[in-house]
Parts: sequence; structure tokens; C-alpha cells
Amino acid sequence: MGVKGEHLQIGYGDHVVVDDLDICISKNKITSIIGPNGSGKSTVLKSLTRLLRYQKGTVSIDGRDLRDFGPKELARRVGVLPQIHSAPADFRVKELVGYGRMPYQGLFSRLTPEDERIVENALKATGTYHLRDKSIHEISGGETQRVWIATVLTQQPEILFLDEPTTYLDIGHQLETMRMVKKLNQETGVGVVMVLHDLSHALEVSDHIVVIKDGKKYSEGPPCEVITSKMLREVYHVSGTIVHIPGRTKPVIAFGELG
Ligand SMILES: Nc1ncnc2c1ncn2[C@@H]1O[C@H](COP(=O)(O)OP(=O)(O)OP(=O)(O)O)[C@@H](O)[C@H]1O
Repeated sequence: MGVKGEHLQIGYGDHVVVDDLDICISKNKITSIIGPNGSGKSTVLKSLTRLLRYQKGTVSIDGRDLRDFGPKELARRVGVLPQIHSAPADFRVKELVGYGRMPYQGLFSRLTPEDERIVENALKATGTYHLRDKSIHEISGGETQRVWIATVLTQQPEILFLDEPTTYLDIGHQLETMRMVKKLNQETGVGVVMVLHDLSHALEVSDHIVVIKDGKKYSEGPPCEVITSKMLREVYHVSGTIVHIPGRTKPVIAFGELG
């Protein structure tokens, strides 16, 4: 399975933000979308998940137009974690995570024992099982982010779409979230598409990177081919060197000194 967007033109009203974009996303892989502020990353993610209507072009899953999917079927195939999310104050963690089962339920039906098992597995996979009886407002920012990822996981989607999953997290929780995403991808085979700002994270966890600049695709490919000094200069207007450190499998980015 894959998501393919062909010659997309996406925008808000008459304002075209992304033009003529071609993007191909594969199942089982981690794809990161990177680019400067306002370049159109979230807009692309929203159109790939039908949160935003595209003006021209097609988005298809397994060759089938996204517009042909009913909401429940779409929710079973793609799970979306938007940049901003909120839950009512009186929700307990396990209730929120249980909501991920909605695409599989009838009107007014309760969680089945099988649903409960899936919720429990999602809580365990995201390291939030011990928080299950806490109110969603009693837990930290990093824990909240993991709980939201658990909620999306209970949908058992084929592809997870995460918009800046490490925003507001300290470095420890950022790395923990990235590690968890990688582990989920490796252990469950779920495909992941993430908008990321941190290029080091993108370099470290992605199989494939798409660079967006001014609403157009600048480049795409394996991390080491895409994250280069030239790209940093042309897309982000910063100087940086890609450094290989003995003992590390992936290189790191050394940005120019601030002065
Ligand atoms: N709801 C909206 N209505 C109108 N214009 C919008 C809306 N959301 C975003 N835009 C505009 O679309 C452009 C791309 O925004 P988008 O959020 O996709 O960028 P981004 O690359 O994700 O940025 P960031 O890194 O800052 O989150 C920006 O110029 C933004 O102002």
C-alpha cells in the first residue's frame, strides 16, 4: 500500500500554497517531510489525509482516489495526529485511547474484549500503560504526546501521519518519541509520514525524505542523499556540514557557528 499524490495544487480559498506536487509514500517505511516555516509541509499532510481539499490533482491509496473512501474506511487505513490536539479535561487516558476504536464500532456500541486488548497493546507499545487511569490533564507533555500516538495506533492504520510529533517536548522526550516511532514501524510494519523540523531526527529515523520549498518539492530520496550542505544553504539559508563520526552509522549535521 502507498499514498500517491499527483500534480497536487492545494491552498486556502484562492491562495495556492502548494503547486504541482508529486509525492509517493510507501507502506512500512518512515517518510519525513521537511522544509522551512510556511513552505507548505502541513498543507501537504492535510491534503494527503483529506483534512484539506486539493484544488487540482489526485491523492490515491492503492490506486483508489481518496475521495472515494468513506470516513470510517479512511480512518482504518490512515491515522492522523495533527499539530494541535485537545481532549476534554475529564477524560482518562484509557478512555481517550479507546476512542481510536471508533472507526470499527457501530453507533452507541461499547468496546468489545478485542477492542480492549488492542487498546491495552497500544498503551504498552507507547509506554503509557501505567498512566491508563490518570486524567489526561494530570500527565506531562511528553506523556500526552505518547498517549495521542497510542490513540491513533488503536485505529490500526496502515499509515500513521504525524504533524511535528516532537513539538513542545524536551530533548529527552523528543528522542524517546522518535525511538518509539521507529520501534513501532519496525515491529508492527506501520508506515509513518511525519512533518519534522529537526533535521537531525529526520536524518536519523527516516527511510525517505521529501523536501518542500516555497510550496514545491525541492528534492526527495534517502536521507544521506537529501540532507546535504547544498540543500541546507538553498532551502534553509544556513551553512552546515554533514559529518561522519566513527562508531555512528548515521552522520550528524554540524551547523556553522553563530559568530
Ligand atoms: N488555514 C489557513 N488559511 C489560510 N492560509 C493558511 C492556512 N494555514 C496555512 N496557511 C498558509 O499556507 C502556507 C503554508 O502553511 P503550512 O502550515 O502548510 O506551512 P508549514 O511548512 O507546515 O509551516 P510551519 O513549519 O510553520 O508549520 C503559509 O503561508 C500559511 O500562512
